[in-house]
Amino acid sequence: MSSSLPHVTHFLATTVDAEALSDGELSPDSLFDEPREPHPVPPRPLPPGTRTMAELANPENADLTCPISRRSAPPIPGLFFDPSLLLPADLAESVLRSCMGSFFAHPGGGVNQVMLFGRAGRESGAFPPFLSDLLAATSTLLMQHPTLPRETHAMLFPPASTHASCARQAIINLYRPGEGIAPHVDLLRRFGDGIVGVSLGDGGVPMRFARAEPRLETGDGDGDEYEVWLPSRSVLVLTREARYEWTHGIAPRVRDKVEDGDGMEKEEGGWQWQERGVRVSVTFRWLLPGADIVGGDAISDDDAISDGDGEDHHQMDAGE
Ligand SMILES: O=C(O)CCC(=O)C(=O)O
Ligand SMILES: [Fe+2]
Repeated sequence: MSSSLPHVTHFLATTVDAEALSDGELSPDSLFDEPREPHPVPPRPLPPGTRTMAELANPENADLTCPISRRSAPPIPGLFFDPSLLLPADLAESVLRSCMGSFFAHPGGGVNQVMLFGRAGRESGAFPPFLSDLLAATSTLLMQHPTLPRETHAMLFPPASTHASCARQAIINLYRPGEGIAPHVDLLRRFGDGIVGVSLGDGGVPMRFARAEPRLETGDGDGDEYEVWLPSRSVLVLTREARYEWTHGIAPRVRDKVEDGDGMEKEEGGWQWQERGVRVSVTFRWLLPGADIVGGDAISDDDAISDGDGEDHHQMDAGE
């Protein structure tokens, strides 16, 4: 099987839909009217999971609407995140270096997302050793998680003998300052329950969680959205409600407002600006049965667009 590298997936966060303006509205030669100002056209909503890029020329716009990220886990059932539980610094540093060198070595190449596939418990045959090491270290770290149930840990990291046929995907995303990913629920028909996200790189980013369908009964939107600061070396787990009923995304910004903490005196409502650095995330998720067959009828790209999955549907087989 031949391998293909993912293509460029950068999009501007705001776009003007030139096709929506008819010639008559734009042309001063129109037979019917004086020349008119073109109607303002609202930006077209981005497909879920689209990798986005801020308008770097005007970061102040993003500053005005920037929410304050919290440093603690949000109360979303099925979401497990402890910001004080961090991967060892030397391992994180070496995995980051290997990701940059193996996948993102050409700065002008435009690649910002790579996918690899392996069989549960036998990832070492398919993933490069540094990703197998990361997976093993993540499993060890999550054993110390204060609230992650034992069964959930076993579901995320089964022994080779029990889940020999399950396929695991690793998706590696590179974010330069100003880049993000549009809110999405990972593709429902392609991926199973249990998503593990590792943050690597300089600083951190805020991840925004929002109910995929806001509750009608409360109306005030309270508790429907959370902006959560993901520090480098932290690990996030999404299961059940958090995986299926909430979107996650990262706003395309060059800096973020982050709640005071991390050794600094914490005041009520206190926050600091944090400049974004280069971030690499590694997300491990289960492929549903049949979803590892590429090019058949099992999964069409239409499914991908309607469900959203945070990827651009190009893949690279790790075994080749
Ligand atoms: O970068 C991240 O942490 C999230 C990536 C993601 O949500 C995805 O690829 O589906
Ligand atoms: Fe995602």
